[in-house]
Amino acid sequence: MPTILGQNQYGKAENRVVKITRDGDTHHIKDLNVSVALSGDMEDVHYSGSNANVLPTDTTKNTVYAFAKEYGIESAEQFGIHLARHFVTSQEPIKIARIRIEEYSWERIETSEANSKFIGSDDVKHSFVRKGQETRVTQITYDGEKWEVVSGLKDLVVMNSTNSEFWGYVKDKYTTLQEAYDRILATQVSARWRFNWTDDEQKAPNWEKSYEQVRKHMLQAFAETYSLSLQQTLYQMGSRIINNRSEIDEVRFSLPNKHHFLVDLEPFGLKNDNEVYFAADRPYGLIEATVLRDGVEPQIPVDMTNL
Ligand SMILES: O=c1[nH]c(=O)c2[nH]c(=O)[nH]c2[nH]1
Repeated sequence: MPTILGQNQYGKAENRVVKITRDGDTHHIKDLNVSVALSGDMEDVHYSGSNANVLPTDTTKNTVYAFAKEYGIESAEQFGIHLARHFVTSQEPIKIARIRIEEYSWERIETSEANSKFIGSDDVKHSFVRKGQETRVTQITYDGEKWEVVSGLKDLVVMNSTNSEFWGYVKDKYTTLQEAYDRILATQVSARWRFNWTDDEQKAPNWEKSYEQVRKHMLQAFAETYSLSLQQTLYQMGSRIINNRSEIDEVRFSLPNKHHFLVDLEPFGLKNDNEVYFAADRPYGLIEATVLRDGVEPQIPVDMTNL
């Protein structure tokens, strides 16, 4: 045969599942976008068209919805673990399951004073506004023995309006950039972090708490670093996470430098005293790097943060 089958996987992508948990009249929302990718003994379906080993993608979709009811959604990670385990342990031909989940968060709408007196609370118990900030993401991979959990976030936009400089760089005949001693530093964080947990389910991390803490350390490092480059800030953000969260061994960032250029107001006889900027959307510098616990092998793929 002149050709052979290489890496392959299949499943249902982007299953949108919303789970409402009703705690009396106080409701809780989990809003996920779940993608299932299965691989294993799938030569026959590709070579001959025999579907004998193929669990339909339609079934994988149904499983996502049924599991939302049967197990609930404690966290995106826990939900992904249930699904991955199910596919690998219930279907002999399936050797590896990879579950990717995006999570959209919702917060309660604050009620008006009059209504608050009426219902005896500051929050409407069943009304939510979608948080316009980041999207939380996770990827769970299971091969029947070991787990790999890589979680993260995307589209978290942050800005420092001072404490950022950029100077002392290489200058060749094409360099026009002026050195900056007080600039705006802004980026849209895409980050992925890998948990060192791989087997004992009793010892799995507290996924919800871990996420909140990682996010907090990352934001604090961004705010508290006096920056000489976005590269330096990135490294600080990563090492703050590794140093504070023992459950995480590796963090990878993709940070677009959202340039803010001072506008020349001289034509109008005005002085721009670091006040008026043009926020450019493209092109942007793109700063990407992995920060690792010393002695650990990197495993997060280079392009994963662009997913
Ligand atoms: O933080 C920065 N890093 C760079 O590598 C770079 N290059 C550039 O033009 N501006 C910046 N800013």
